[in-house]
Parts: sequence; structure tokens; C-alpha cells
Amino acid sequence: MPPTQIDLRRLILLLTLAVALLLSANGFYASYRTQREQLIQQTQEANRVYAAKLGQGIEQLLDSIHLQLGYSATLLPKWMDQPERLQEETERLLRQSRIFNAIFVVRNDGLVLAGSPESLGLLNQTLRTNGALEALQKHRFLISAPYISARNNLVVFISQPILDHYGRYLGYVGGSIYLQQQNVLHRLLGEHFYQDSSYLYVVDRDRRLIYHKDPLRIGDTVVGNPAVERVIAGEMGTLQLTNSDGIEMLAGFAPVPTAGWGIVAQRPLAVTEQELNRLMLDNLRQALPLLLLSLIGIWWLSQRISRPLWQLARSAQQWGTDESLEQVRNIKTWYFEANQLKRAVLSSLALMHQRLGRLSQESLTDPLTGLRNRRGMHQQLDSWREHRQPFAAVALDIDHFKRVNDQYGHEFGDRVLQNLARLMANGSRPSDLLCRTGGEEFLMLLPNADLETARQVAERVRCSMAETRHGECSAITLSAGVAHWPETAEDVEEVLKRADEALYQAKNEGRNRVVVSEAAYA
Ligand SMILES: Nc1nc2c(ncn2[C@@H]2O[C@H](COP(=O)(O)OP(=O)(O)OP(=O)(O)O)[C@@H](O)[C@H]2O)c(=O)[nH]1
Repeated sequence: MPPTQIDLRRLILLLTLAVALLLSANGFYASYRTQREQLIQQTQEANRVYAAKLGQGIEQLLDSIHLQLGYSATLLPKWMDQPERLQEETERLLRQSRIFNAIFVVRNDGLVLAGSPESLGLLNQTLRTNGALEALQKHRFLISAPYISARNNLVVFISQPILDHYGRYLGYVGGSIYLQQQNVLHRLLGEHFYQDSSYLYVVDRDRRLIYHKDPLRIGDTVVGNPAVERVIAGEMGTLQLTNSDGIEMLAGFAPVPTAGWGIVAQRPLAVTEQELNRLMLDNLRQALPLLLLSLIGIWWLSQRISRPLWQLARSAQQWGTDESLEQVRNIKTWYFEANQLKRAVLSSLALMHQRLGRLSQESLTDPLTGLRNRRGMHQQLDSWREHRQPFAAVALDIDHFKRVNDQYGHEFGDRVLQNLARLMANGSRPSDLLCRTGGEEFLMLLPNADLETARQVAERVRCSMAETRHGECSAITLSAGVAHWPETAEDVEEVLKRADEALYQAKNEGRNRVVVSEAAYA
């Protein structure tokens, strides 16, 4: 087998391993993709639910602020000219609500009638801040956009109008939430501590951050963030986006309709993927023994399937030999195709052997007479020489055969040759080897016959030839020379030569006679 060729067993093994690994890898990859999608969706959904829950929390907080300020606003009209009572009320509100960083009661001309903490020092001053002006204008419960307060804090101002029992506008009571200091939003939103880089932020309707884990970013306007755009449009949903640091994020968002705010909760995609990788590695570890077992099973089965084919292929190298048939017969073919192949190989082999046998027989036989030709003779002689089998050689030659041919034609001559072959067969034993070694030269090789016996056989053939009528030609005779190995010759080649010499002598002495090699008498 050339070194570049690969045998069937290895080929099938490699193919099955490759297919098994490909299928496993494909399955593994498909499961990875599905799980990744699921995990991404779950993370986004969890963030959305979380943002929605916090949104509800803020809504409830605003409701509670509304109630508290509303209650206060019903008490305040009768105290508008009692600065101490107003001051007490602002202090109560500040202490009890634990929502605001500062509380004010402001008259309808903007003058601060009371304020807590007193340390702010705004009493009897007119407030001109955005929140204050908006409250004076709108006369309703109001949550302001973030702005810089009179004391230079970034604040959100929430106010409730104070109306007397005729519905006249007297001013408002309101509270500031300092966005850049600890406030109620920090308590509400920051209590969820993430260890995996998840975080959330809150924007107002103008996209300004009113809550962020990084206090320095509070007050910044968020630009080009699709989650922010959608949440301030009042939508709730999920998104995959890139944050301001260029990190891929899985975001869920929900609005706070009362305030026009939006909450976005997000988690880095990489963290989710890490989790997935850990999960997949665990899966792989668990699946590995089964995968190995399957591979061994596939390998075993492929061996069982390929074995008969491989054996049939290997037996092809021996198809010329006698054992090949037996070898193929012994191959166990346990499935239909291999069995059919084996049967086909067996019948082809039988046919081939039959034809080879016939060919080999033909190559050793003279077609005219059916006797052994020179090659056939030598084949037998080789065997006798090897086994030191003694034998006598009788060389026969038809006398004046040229004349017979010339006179009666070549075809007639052929029939004479065939007649002689028959006479030789009649005058010999089955174990004798009868050969036609040339045109009209014949040889009888008689194993275990001595010189005298051989001479008698030659004489018998000569007589029967002389007595035979060949069509219109009455008398055709032959001459013969007899020799023996080892009696008259030292080796096998020499005995033929001695028989030829004796035959030559018979021709010289007048033909139609048998001469025994003289060496026998020496
Ligand atoms: N019909 C026929 N003739 C053959 C065949 N082979 C050889 N011959 C002829 O046999 C003849 C042999 O002639 P020679 O060798 O001269 O010998 P001969 O005529 O037999 O004379 P001697 O052997 O001296 O008695 C030739 O004419 C060959 O053509 C054959 O297969 N068929």
C-alpha cells in the first residue's frame, strides 16, 4: 500500500470522529447561541422589571409627598400671618417626611415666610429661582426640572399651592431635594448594591441625570442614548446599547409618569456573557463523559462495520493464491451489503481461479495433440529433479515426415501427428508424461521405468505406428531413442540429449527402429 493511502478502518474512524465532533460542536454552538439569546433577554427583562418596580416606588414616594404637602397646605392658610407657626410647620415637615433637604413656605409674591433648615438664611427674601417662579405661575402641585438653587445646590423643587377657603392663591409650600447630596432618591435607588457592574440612573424629561451612581454626572444631559429617548417618551422596554464609556449594555427602562422622569437599569453584556461561559463550561464538563462514551461507541460500531470491508480489501492482495478463497470464506460479514460483497468476491474468485487454471493448462499443452508442450515438460522435469525421481526418456520422430506433408498435404500431416499422440497414449501408463517438444518430435518420459521397459514401450509405439493405416498412406514409420536417468545420464538435461543421440543413431541406421543410448552398455 503506498504510504499516502489511508486504509478503510482509519478513514472511517477519522470520518466518524470528525462527524461526531462536528455534530457535538454544532450542537454545543447552537445551544450556546440559544442560551446566550435567552440570557440576554432574561437580563434585559430583569432590568426592565427592576426599573418598573423602582418607578412604582418613586410614584408612591411622589404620591406621599403630594399628600404630605397637600395636608400641610390645608393647615397653612390660617397661619400665613404667624411666622412661628409657619416655621414650626416647615420643621415638622422636614423632620417627619425625611424626603426633603429643605422646606419653604412662600407667599404669593415670592417672599419666603418660613424655611427649614433655618441655616439656609432665606427668610424674608424673595425667591427668584426657576422652581420658585414656576410654582408662583402655575398654582398647582409641581415637580420642577432640576436647577441651581439660591444656595447653589442642584435641586428638584416640589411644591403645593396654598389656597384659602375661597380658593384664593396665598402662596405655596414646597421642598427641595438636593440631587448631589444624600437624598431620598439615593435611599430608594441606591440600596440595591450590585457586585457585577450593573447600575441604574434616572433622567428628567429634559434628559438631565437626576440620579446616577457617579455623583459627578448628576445634572449632565444625556445625548444619543436610545433608552433615554424612549423612556422620556413614556415607553417601557428593553434595549442593547453602548454606554458613554463605550461598553455594551443590556438595558431595561421604565417611566415615572407623574414626574416625567425615566429610570434605566443596565448591566454590561460582558458580565452576562461571562456567566454564560461559566454555564457552558459546566455543561461541557457534564457532557464530556457522555460525549467520550458516544465517541467510543461510534468508533466501535464503525470498526465493526468497516472490518469485513477492510478484510475483503486486504484479501485482494492474495487473490492470485490458492488460499485466497479460503481466506475470503472465513471473513465474517454480519450485514447485508458486506455479505453481498463477499459473495460477489467469492464467485469472481472462483471464476478467476477456474480461468487461471485453464490458461495455465493451455500454456502447458500442445493444442494439436493435447500432449504436454516443451514448457509443460520442463515443469514436470523440474519437479522430478527436485524429488530425484528416476525416469526413462523415449525420443520419437516420424520418418520422412516432410515427404508425407509434401505428398498428402499439411492437414494430413497434422492428423498423422494426432494419430501418433494417440498411439503413444495407448502404449503408456497414465503416470507417464507424453510430450510434443517440436514439429514432429515427441518425447515419452516414464517415471520408475528402467531402460529395458522404456525400450519395450518405444518398440510398442514404433510397431503400432508402422501397422497403422493413415488414410491413403499405408506405412508411416518412426524412429526412437531411449535413455535413462540416472542409468545413462548424469543429470536431467543430459538424459534428453542422450535420447536424442540414440534417436539420431536410429535414423542413421535406417529408421523405423529403436536405439537404446549406448551409455547404458558402457
Ligand atoms: N503437418 C505438419 N507437419 C509438420 C509439423 N511440424 C513440423 N512439420 C513438418 O515435419 C517435417 C520434418 O521434416 P524433417 O525435419 O526434414 O524430417 P523428416 O522429413 O521427418 O525426415 P527424417 O526425420 O530424417 O526421417 C517438416 O516438413 C515440417 O514442415 C506440424 O505441426 N504439422
